[in-house]
Amino acid sequence: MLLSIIKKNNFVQNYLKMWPFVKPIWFISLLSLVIGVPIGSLDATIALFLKPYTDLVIVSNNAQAPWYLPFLIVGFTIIQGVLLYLSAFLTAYAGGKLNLNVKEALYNKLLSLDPKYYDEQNSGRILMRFSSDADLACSGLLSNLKNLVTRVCSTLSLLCVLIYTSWQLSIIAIIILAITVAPLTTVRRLLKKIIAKNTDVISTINTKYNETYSGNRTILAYNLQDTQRNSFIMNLNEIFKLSVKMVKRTAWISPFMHFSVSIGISLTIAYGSWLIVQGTITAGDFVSFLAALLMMYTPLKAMGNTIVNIQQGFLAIERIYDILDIEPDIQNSPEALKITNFDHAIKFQNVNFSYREGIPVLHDFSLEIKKNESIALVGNSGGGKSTIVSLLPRFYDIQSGAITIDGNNIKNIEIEALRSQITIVFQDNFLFNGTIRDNILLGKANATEEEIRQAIKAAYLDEFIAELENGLDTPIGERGNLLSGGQKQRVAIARAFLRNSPILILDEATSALDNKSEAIVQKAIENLMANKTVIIIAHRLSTIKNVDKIAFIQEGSLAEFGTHNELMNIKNGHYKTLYNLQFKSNTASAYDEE
Ligand SMILES: Nc1ncnc2c1ncn2[C@@H]1O[C@H](COP(=O)(O)OP(=O)(O)OP(=O)(O)O)[C@@H](O)[C@H]1O
Repeated sequence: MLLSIIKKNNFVQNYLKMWPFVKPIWFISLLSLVIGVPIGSLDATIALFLKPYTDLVIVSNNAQAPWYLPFLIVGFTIIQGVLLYLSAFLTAYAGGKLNLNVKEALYNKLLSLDPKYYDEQNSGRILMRFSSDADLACSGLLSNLKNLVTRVCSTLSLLCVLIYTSWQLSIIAIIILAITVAPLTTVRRLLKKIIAKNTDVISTINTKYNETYSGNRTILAYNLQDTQRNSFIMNLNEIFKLSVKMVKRTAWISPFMHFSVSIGISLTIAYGSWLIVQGTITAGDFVSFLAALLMMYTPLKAMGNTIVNIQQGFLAIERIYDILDIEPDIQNSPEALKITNFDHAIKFQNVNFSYREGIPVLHDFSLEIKKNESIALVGNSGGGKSTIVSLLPRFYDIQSGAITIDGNNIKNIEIEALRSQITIVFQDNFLFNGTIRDNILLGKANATEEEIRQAIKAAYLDEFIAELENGLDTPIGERGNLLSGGQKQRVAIARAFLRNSPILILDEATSALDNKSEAIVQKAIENLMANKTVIIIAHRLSTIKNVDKIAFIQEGSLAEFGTHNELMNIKNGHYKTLYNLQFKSNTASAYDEE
């Protein structure tokens, strides 16, 4: 029965799932919670001491007996203070460690997810779910749980004082207590939807910040400030409305509790006075009872907020587990091969692929690329060229057919080994914040100075670097913002040189450059292509004049395949048409110049 409740309850399930993270620090976490017991319980001592004090001093006029009481109260308060300090330290330590462990697991997950996941997400959502949720779920949750333990213990110990001093009055207090805390059980339901919506809007706002940073030039160039501002204000208003809604739904809890406690106090005073007159309880009992009841109000009232915060923490855990439970589609097969070289050929055999169900991108696509051959993929925009090259390193898995390297299906090759055989140079290569050296070394972390020198020379970067005051150690800014397009491209080419893998993919590597930059990057690329098996995607046919063969891709299929001359001999062929279109105005074509 209990097991089935646990199994059905997401909240319990998710909390149990946190165990692997809590395990290494379970003792400190437990201590940080347990310490709340004496802190809360010590509240009762003050109320308890009021009984002898009232009965002996105020009622019986006996000044001698309870002289020690003020000292005890101060003594207990000091103990409570020390415990509070310890508790704050332990909670921060355990919460911090927990946070660290969860963030590490989340980041590992982020690194392991397929491009498909990134296709469907936005940066704000990732920032929010991978960072803020971990804070909420770890440090926030632990300190709120500790507060809850303290407050529950304080309430329970004061309840003991109530029962000890007068069981008759306690019945009223317990009934009022039950009514007071009842609404707290609905908080989770009241908040869940609002918090989920709030998380979405905050993610959108984070994305907007990110876009304003990355897209600032486009915003300036297109005078998009008003558009951006308006949609940002719309998101802010949405957040405002949600926070008002959240307050509307939960803010009544506190005054309700206040009201029910005040009814309790009124009833206690009325009934207590009658009990004193009857001689059932002493004046000391009554004062002690009333003090305990009043003291109970503070932790009870605060418990409302604590429970709201704990629910937010638990909801954050649920969201974290939504992510941790994602299994990447692309994984190593159990007996994956660790290939270390590439010797014969890459084959695409009757490949069918679609990003989304029902929208095919490649149909029955077949192509063979022999070792040290260079092949250009050309064709109309949207035909599937970039898709073809992204299938080779298994960024996506195909639905049917096979892609093989030296006869081994890439699905049976260890992903890391497969990818280490391939280097990709994109149109817009991502450079990381750091120096030129940092970025080049990503190709081979342990490269020698001589290897770096050769790579920058082959990438035609040597002259540029020689002019820089800090040479290779010059910072290039986030995404390489401090470099020109051509320089960025050459840093990426130097990085590819160091990687030195046998298969090279060039995905429109020069198409974003002007003619002058293109010429030098083209020379660097020609150096990079030497002794490699190369697949080039090119829009401008002038950049593929040295390739061995050309594959014309038309709507996801291989329409034509052969050398330049073979394709030019196909009457009304796709390639010939494209070629004539591009070189129509040129008296001498790129090929004719040879
Ligand atoms: N990540 C993706 N998710 C969904 N659809 C995609 C994705 N990437 C590309 N597509 C779609 O797949 C089709 C082929 O795109 P692909 O980028 O491979 O073509 P391409 O020939 O390289 O085009 P271009 O020459 O313009 O770069 C297009 O219809 C495109 O919209």
